[in-house]
Amino acid sequence: MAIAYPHFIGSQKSAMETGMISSPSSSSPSRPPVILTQDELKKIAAYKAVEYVESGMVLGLGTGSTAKHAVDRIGELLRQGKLKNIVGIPTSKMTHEQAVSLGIPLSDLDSYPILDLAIDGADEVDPYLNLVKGRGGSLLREKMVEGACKKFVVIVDESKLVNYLGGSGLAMPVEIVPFCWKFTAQRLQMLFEESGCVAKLRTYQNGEPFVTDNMNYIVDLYFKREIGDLKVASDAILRLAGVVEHGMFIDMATTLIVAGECGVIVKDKWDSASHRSILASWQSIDTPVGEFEVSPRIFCQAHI
Ligand SMILES: O=C[C@H](O)[C@H](O)[C@H](O)COP(=O)(O)O
Repeated sequence: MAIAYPHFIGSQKSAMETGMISSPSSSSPSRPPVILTQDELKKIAAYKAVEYVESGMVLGLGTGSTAKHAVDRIGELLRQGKLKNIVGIPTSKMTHEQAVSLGIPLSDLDSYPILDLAIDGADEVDPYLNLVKGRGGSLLREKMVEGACKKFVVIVDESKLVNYLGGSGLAMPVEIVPFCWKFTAQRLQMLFEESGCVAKLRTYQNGEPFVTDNMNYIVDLYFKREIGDLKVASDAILRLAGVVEHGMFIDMATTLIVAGECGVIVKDKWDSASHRSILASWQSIDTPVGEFEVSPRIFCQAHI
């Protein structure tokens, strides 16, 4: 279901306060449409997701530029007294710091092994709501926290939609132990030889290895072709000694919120009608690996 912009964010007042839409009185049919930046789209999806949050919930707090908006919004609603008794479980040190700065009460999985809801971004989303996550390096904690949630809401702008995982041509991250990382990277690459996989150690600009919150390294996998059955691929990766976790989140998301040029689309995992329409819009786009981009026009037509 597509929701047109003037109706989607918590309250119209707050949307106008953030400057993302024009006021109803100032809009007219001849007025050109508002052009939103990618960050504004992320914020829109994030605010929509926070509508699922209720007082008393234990919440998984995601990591990244999209999830950051959701955490900000939760902090704002707590400050305004519109939300109460929230407990946040952060998925990274960065989100932990952000939540502390906003006064969000925090805990961990040891104390709260079952969460009501998690909200997080993603790097890729396929038509079945399988995800690639971890381009920001937080995939392990995200997978632990989001795997313990009753409901996992994924928030993205439309640039994250792909026909199949790996389809963006960008990184599919794997967290590995630093010990003999070249050996592990080579074995990962060999696993996906048929998909034209290239495995690269993630580094900082100075060439030093990127180190995760868990003191591990990340090997990014780049595919030229589809990797086939995701569960088979997942099992094969996890069987390699040296691998800690990978960034494919298979069958974990329960709801997807996509903000695009035409509005916000909310899709539940088991909503078959919406699934068919999203699938149709995804499959109607024939673009090569690495150049995938959802056409807003096709996307909108499929959801009106
Ligand atoms: O490690 C990072 C996380 O998986 C992020 O949720 C993911 O990379 C999406 O980040 P962003 O919202 O900044 O695109």
